[in-house]
Amino acid sequence: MTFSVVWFKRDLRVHDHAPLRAAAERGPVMCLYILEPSLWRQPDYAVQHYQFLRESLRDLALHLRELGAQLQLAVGEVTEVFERLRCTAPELGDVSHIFSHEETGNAHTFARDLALGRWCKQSGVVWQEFAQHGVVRGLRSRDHWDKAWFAHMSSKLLAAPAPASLQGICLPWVKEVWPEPQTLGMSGFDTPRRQQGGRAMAVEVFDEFLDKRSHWYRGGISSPLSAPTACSRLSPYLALGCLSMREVVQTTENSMHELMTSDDAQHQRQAKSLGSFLSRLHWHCHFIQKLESEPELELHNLHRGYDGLREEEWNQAHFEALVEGRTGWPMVDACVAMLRETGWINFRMRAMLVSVASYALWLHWRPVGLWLARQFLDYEPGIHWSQMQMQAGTTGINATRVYNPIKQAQDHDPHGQFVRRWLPTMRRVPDMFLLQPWLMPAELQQQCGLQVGKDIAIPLVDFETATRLAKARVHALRSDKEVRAAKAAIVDKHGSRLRRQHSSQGDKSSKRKTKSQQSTSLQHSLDF
Ligand SMILES: Cc1cc2nc3c(=O)[nH]c(=O)nc-3n(C[C@H](O)[C@H](O)[C@H](O)COP(=O)(O)OP(=O)(O)OC[C@H]3O[C@@H](n4cnc5c(N)ncnc54)[C@H](O)[C@@H]3O)c2cc1C
Repeated sequence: MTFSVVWFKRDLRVHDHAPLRAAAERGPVMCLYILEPSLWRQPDYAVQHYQFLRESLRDLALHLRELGAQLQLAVGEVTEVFERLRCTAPELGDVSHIFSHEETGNAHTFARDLALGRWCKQSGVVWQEFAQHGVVRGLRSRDHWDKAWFAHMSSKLLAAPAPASLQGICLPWVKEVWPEPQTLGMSGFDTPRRQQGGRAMAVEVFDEFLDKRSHWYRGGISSPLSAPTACSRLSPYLALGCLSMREVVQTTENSMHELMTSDDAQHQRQAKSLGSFLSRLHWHCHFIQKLESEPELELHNLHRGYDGLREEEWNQAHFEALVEGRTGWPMVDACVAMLRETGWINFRMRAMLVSVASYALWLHWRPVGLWLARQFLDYEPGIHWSQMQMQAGTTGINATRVYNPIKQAQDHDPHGQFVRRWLPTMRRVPDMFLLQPWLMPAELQQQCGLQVGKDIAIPLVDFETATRLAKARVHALRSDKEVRAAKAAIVDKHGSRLRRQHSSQGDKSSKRKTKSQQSTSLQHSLDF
């Protein structure tokens, strides 16, 4: 007898799951999750990811049970687990096939997948991988990428196997217990108010977004006050594959087209919001594709002409002030406090944090990115590292974006509700000093019962001076002849083609566009 293994990784669902369907069609199937101690020791993962994973696996196990299989947990390194499985249980039969989704993960999972590929070849096991999102493995040219994305997103969703239809197989050794994070060498605590894992939660969050919260998506996603409810909050569920990207795209399109048929202005507005949301779903894969095509970007500058820009000037005091939320800029410190408590912050505030770190504090993106990866419950290596480099100005192809935290506070938290919510000391600061509390006169400090330099940090640098200097250094490199010359190859490999296509297609061709293409082209104001 032979059997297949469905190796679950970051695709924790039974719906729209091609590997599960393919395995089920072959006969007996083992549904396996491998908890890899070496992965959990990596510096980009934290206890919150581990606990969120556990919740998501519990939910997956319930769904699999309904289908007739028990989720198997093995603790160990991937090739060792498969080798053990092959040798320990001849009575079970041979593992003939491993089915999984392709994963664009960090350097560690990339190396692990290469090792498993070698093991499969030696052992005569067929390992078949399926595309997980719109990311294309072995992409030859970016020119065809958008077309492939739209084709994947509009293809048919795969239903879950029928109830009790799976012939589930169990591991041939004693059931393993879920290790506590400390036993895997993880330190730190879980994030107290993070989102809860699992498909059931994901579906609830998505439904609520489509029904109600998406009204406020456009216009609501930039302020950290409105963003927690205006944004979809699907990111951690997409990162672990509790929902498939294709089902999110198709369900959103259906809702959007329904709303568009209405004469109600509110519905029209909501439809536009969903159009903006769809364009983010496209970015999701666009950014992950960068890491897929160039795994080194997790570790090195995308444009190697920027090597040496910040590397030798690491400032530990600046980094510690940032991590501890005492940079002195209330908007920055409040974001750090919110992240610590909830594991999430909106896009604009993430960009502001990295911009302040990279320009005003002149910190290299890699250690800052590792710290943020642990803070973000939705850590997705492809998006994360591409965004880190984009905000730090080392891609060589994006305009320099510097977010001034004082201006951000004026625009997105003019009455100080956000900073006062997350920084209790700011509640004692009068309105006129909200933006620059360190300027409070000594007498006023005394009246308010606080001390600048003790209860309220003084910024480590003058923002304007430090960023002017930083921008000048980045721009000096940017205008270097060799650096400029190397840019074309990066644009060719990683640049978005969507805007170019749309402008050259003109209106006439829009009738021939797929539903996804029409929806996504509704909003593509930021071309990355
Ligand atoms: C420095 C930095 C690091 C980031 N790291 C991550 C990360 O590790 N994981 C992650 O999912 N997002 C990351 N983002 C992108 C973005 O901030 C989050 O996707 C978003 O805040 C998640 O909340 P949401 O699901 O409610 O977003 P929504 O606005 O509701 O968007 C829906 C989905 O679209 C995708 N998306 C949204 N914005 C972007 C974007 N700018 N780029 C690519 N995809 C996007 C995400 O999958 C998101 O879940 C990062 C942004 C920056 C600036």
